[in-house]
Amino acid sequence: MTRGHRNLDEDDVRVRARGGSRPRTRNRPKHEDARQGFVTAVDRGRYRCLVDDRSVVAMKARELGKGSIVVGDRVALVGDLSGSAGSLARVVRVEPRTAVLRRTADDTDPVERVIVANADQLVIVCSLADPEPQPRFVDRCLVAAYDAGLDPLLCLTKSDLAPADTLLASYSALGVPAAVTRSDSAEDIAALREHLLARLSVMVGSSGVGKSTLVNLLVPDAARAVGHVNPVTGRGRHTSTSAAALPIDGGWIIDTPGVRSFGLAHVSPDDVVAGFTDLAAAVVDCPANCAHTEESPGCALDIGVAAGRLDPARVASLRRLIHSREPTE
Ligand SMILES: Nc1nc2c(ncn2[C@@H]2O[C@H](COP(=O)(O)OP(=O)(O)OP(=O)(O)O)[C@@H](O)[C@H]2O)c(=O)[nH]1
Ligand SMILES: [Zn+2]
Repeated sequence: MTRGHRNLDEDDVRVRARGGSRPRTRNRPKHEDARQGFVTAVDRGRYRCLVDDRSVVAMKARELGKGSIVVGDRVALVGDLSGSAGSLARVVRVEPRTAVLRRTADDTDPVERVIVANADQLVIVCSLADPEPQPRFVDRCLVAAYDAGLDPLLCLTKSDLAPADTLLASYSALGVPAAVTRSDSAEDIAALREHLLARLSVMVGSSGVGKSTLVNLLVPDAARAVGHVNPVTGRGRHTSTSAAALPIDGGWIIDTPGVRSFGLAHVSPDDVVAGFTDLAAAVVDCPANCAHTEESPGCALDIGVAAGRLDPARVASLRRLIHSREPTE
């Protein structure tokens, strides 16, 4: 139906009037004319933000100080919001985050830095072959997801090369949803897409598991979208190791190039257990500071299994996750 003037009824008018008026308070907040934006890419001190449906490049206002701005952040912007070539806006505020994912600390950077904000799903990409699956990596990603309050989704790629049964079985006890894909199956990609609808998903996986292949299949104009991102610095894609968000089905998919693991130093055994309501309910009966491992005397998980209240496979899987936090020698 076309919406000409004749079709306007009273509701339309009221909606419009409300949308057009600004709240007037006596103590006007600083930058009351600031607009809301969503950070889709970060590269060397420049932030690409979606403002309405325009892509705007911004810098951080000096008044913001040292605090980080990351992909997924919702921000307030002032200045030139035209999005035209060479224009530069300013981020004056970062809205409170609902969730954060931290990159692991390493030799080059001893701090666990926030890399993505406000995500609600972690897509853990693991190939069934070439390269061989890395269950410990998947486990660590699961721990990161539960700790950050993200729903995990296991994506098992290259199913044309090896079967998925064993891996699927080792995560089924935890109730982790999974999608199995081969790049030549449109059906598989469509099924994966269903999981991404209207969500802010972060994709993570080791090198070569097929992340770029998936992104290209899921967001066919990704190359264009990424090209859109590049003018942040004018540098080529390959020099950028920052995360970038691509629009998909009312949601976003965020690739995290260069991120090979998440920082888990701050995650306690209880934090891991908190991801599973039934097990979290059981461990309230544990001795103080119980580590909930096989070696923990009096751990309520063992008592629950012995009494037939808890599924041994589920407890074993949980303990595998708890152990995955430990550094490898
Ligand atoms: N047989 C098979 N090969 C695939 C599949 N998906 C991707 N590949 C191949 O696996 C290789 C790596 O794929 P990429 O998509 O570049 O992997 P990536 O995870 O983006 O790798 P990085 O960029 O290093 O992080 C490429 O040669 C792909 O063609 C698949 O479903 N089956
Ligand atoms: Zn315990």
